[in-house]
Amino acid sequence: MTRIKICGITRVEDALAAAGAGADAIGLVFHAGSPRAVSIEQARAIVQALPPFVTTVGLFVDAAEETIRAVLDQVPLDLLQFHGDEPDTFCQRFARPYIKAVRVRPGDDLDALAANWPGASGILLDSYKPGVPGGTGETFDWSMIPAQRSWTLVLAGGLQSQNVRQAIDLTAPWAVDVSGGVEATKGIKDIDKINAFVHEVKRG
Ligand SMILES: O=C(O)c1ccccc1NCC(=O)[C@H](O)[C@H](O)COP(=O)(O)O
Repeated sequence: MTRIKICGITRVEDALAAAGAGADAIGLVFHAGSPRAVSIEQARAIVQALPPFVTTVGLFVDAAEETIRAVLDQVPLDLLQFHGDEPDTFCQRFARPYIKAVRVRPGDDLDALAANWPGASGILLDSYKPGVPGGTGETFDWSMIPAQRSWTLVLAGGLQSQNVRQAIDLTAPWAVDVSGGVEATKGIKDIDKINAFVHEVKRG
């Protein structure tokens, strides 16, 4: 069964809707430049409201080590997700499993790129858009993804209920990650879109 992460959650009610629909994980963006950024107080309220067995993931973009530690001191996050140029050695400093986001460009050798983060529990493939570290809402060429791989694929980038089944059938990811495809407006989720997305993933 393909796991589901709903990313860019900013409100308790959206986190509860994601959990209620059957999502395995939610993502909280700790990057001030994002329209989906959360404060530590918002993040704490969201994490505390969740029922058990929903994984909480904190997203960072080239944040300082002290910044990440300050978040971890106050918000009980299960995993970290790095969207900048963080090397494996940095990502491994936080006593948490981590996911490395890799933004895919035409011609990339994805096996070679994934090998740069041997400590990652998953490699999240996302679309490349200059100046945008994540949450682009755009797809990339899924046929670039090798069918045989030694790393764990988390597929992201422009997924929505209308294309997620095709994406899964083509790439067989461990998990799919969605943000814009289940939103009403940036940072505000749409419960019907969340339910439709989860339904499409689980019907396989
Ligand atoms: O969502 C953001 O604004 C964001 C900002 C900085 C780093 C990462 C960010 N989002 C990551 C995600 O929401 C997902 O992991 C992924 O990019 C999929 O987004 P989408 O294409 O909107 O489904």
